[in-house]
Amino acid sequence: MTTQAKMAAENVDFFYGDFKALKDINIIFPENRVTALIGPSGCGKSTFIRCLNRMNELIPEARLEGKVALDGADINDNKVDVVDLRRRIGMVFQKPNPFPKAIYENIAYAPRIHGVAKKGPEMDELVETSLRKAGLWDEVADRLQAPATSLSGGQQQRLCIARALAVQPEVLLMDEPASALDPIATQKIEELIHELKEKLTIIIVTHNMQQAARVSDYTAFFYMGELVEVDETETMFTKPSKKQTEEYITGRFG
Ligand SMILES: Nc1ncnc2c1ncn2[C@@H]1O[C@H](COP(=O)(O)OP(=O)(O)OP(=O)(O)O)[C@@H](O)[C@H]1O
Repeated sequence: MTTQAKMAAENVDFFYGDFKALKDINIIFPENRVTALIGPSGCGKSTFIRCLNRMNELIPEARLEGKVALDGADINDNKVDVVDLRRRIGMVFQKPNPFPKAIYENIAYAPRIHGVAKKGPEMDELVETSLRKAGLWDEVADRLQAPATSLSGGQQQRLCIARALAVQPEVLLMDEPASALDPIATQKIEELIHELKEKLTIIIVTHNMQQAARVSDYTAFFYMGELVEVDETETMFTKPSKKQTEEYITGRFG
């Protein structure tokens, strides 16, 4: 296993109009590792994770300064094809958002558009593999044509993960992926994160400190738009170097 930097942010500032939501963020995301982004509500976690696949550029008057790199290359460069970028950097959101279509079609749609697999047996196999990787195959194998909305919330979230995996991303961004789920469904997502990091680099926003401690190798603590501290998760939770981090993880504020 390598610990090369898969992604990095260098001197990143982010503005919503005049409001500076991120201030000089510098961080690297090692390959095949899970990095958790934690911090109190409004500190900029979601804003930051959305900078990592250019999701923020759809917001009028929003502006990024600095560099966000994937394998060393600036993702905001004019030459970068944003559709291809989002294939390489998948994203899963807080609320499961399957397409209002059949389970099979949820997985097959993007690979078809990106030309990853042809219709027929090749696509069938990709759908099955993606669902297996997301730990959902056994629960849906006999109802692939049922609407995705007929699944439970936890199943829908694993379907969204399968959908992201179907186009073979290199990085998976997860913005509070389990916050709408019950403890059992949450545990399944956490187990999945452990398995997926063998092949992927994962960056996860979570409000849940125990979850950050369980799933991540590295933890980054944000506060009021600044990255206060980033370190190995074990160090962050046992002997953080900044007082603010300690106060937050021990529940004294936030
Ligand atoms: N579209 C937007 N336009 C203007 N300001 C925004 C927008 N989105 C977020 N903000 C502001 O940017 C700051 C950071 O918000 P962000 O959603 O990134 O925080 P967060 O840490 O993810 O919070 P939470 O944990 O509550 O989701 C907040 O002050 C928020 O009000």
